[in-house]
Amino acid sequence: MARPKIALIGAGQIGGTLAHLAAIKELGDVILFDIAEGTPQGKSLDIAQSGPVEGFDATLRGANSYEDIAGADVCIVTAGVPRKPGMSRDDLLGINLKVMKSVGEGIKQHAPNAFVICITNPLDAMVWALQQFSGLPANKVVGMAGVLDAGRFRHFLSVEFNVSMKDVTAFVLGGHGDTMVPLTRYSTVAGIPLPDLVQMGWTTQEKLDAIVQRTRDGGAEIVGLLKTGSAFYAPAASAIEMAEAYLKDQKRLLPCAAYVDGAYGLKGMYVGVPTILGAGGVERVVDIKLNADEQAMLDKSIDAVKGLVAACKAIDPSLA
Ligand SMILES: NC(=O)C1=CN([C@@H]2O[C@H](COP(=O)(O)OP(=O)(O)OC[C@H]3O[C@@H](n4cnc5c(N)ncnc54)[C@H](O)[C@@H]3O)[C@@H](O)[C@H]2O)C=CC1
Ligand SMILES: O=C([O-])CC(=O)C(=O)O
Repeated sequence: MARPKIALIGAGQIGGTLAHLAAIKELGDVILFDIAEGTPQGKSLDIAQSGPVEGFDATLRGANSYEDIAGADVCIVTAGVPRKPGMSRDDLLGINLKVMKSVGEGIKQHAPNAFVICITNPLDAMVWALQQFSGLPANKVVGMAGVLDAGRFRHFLSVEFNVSMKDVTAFVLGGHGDTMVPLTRYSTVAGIPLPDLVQMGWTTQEKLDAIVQRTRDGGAEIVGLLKTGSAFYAPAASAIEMAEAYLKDQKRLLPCAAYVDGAYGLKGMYVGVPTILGAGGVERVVDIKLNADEQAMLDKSIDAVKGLVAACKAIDPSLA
């Protein structure tokens, strides 16, 4: 059987890291696409030349034409611009919306059967726009954010508790912005919920609150340190986990920006929720029970996403 074809739209910091990870994990053959001439070709060649050393079987090719993504099984979209220190993700909306239009049209024409993972910010509005512009079924278009945000939460918790990251589970719901909702009640060390760990005296509520806030600020912390761009290793690893769940029909339960129609009382919008990812794309949105405080935080986050979607519609009336 032919290897899956993985099209990476955007060959910048995340795109290059995605190509490297996809090859090392032998998820399929990689097409690295960008409007910048030479960048996707150069990165593909460089990674391909690591193949004999790493011992992976995958071809990598750079492209500047959408024709080269034809028939892709998976498209991961990072095309656009990242923020700089002092900016919010939302400041990228106008410029990246135009990029989503051209990317959506390219996917619609050349890879209409692909599973599409959007990474470009502001994430929840961009994945919504990408689904609209591409016209692909909503269960085949998802946004990556929750896996990354939960990964950050898990990392900070494993350091605080001095336990293996493998034993820390976490859920982060809502939009990928300042209003995201790290759910402490549904986050655990080997099944022990965080509030119980506070009661057991393993940490304090103050320390836990600080970790929750650091998770919310996780992207900005890295932007502040790098100064010239944003995080790319963990975002790429997170999207690869989602792509692998689809390609291998793993039925993973992962937080993703998915199209929600019914669950959480929502009527057709993209926002971060727990999902089952398998060969059918988003096979299920998991509607977990929230208490009043959690629901209030999620409602605030949903309102923020709705505001961004309204801003997209105001800029591009074809979306209204
Ligand atoms: N969802 C998430 O959790 C995260 C999202 N991001 C977002 O991902 C995006 C990409 O980040 P990086 O890879 O670090 O940026 P980057 O600037 O390194 O790469 C972006 C690439 O997109 C290309 N590009 C621009 N317009 C294009 C178009 N119309 N068609 C095709 N390619 C185009 C550029 O030439 C560049 O190579 C940013 O918007 C960033 O904010 C970053 C980290 C996490
Ligand atoms: O913070 C940013 O601009 C990039 C991003 O979304 C993240 O790292 O979470």
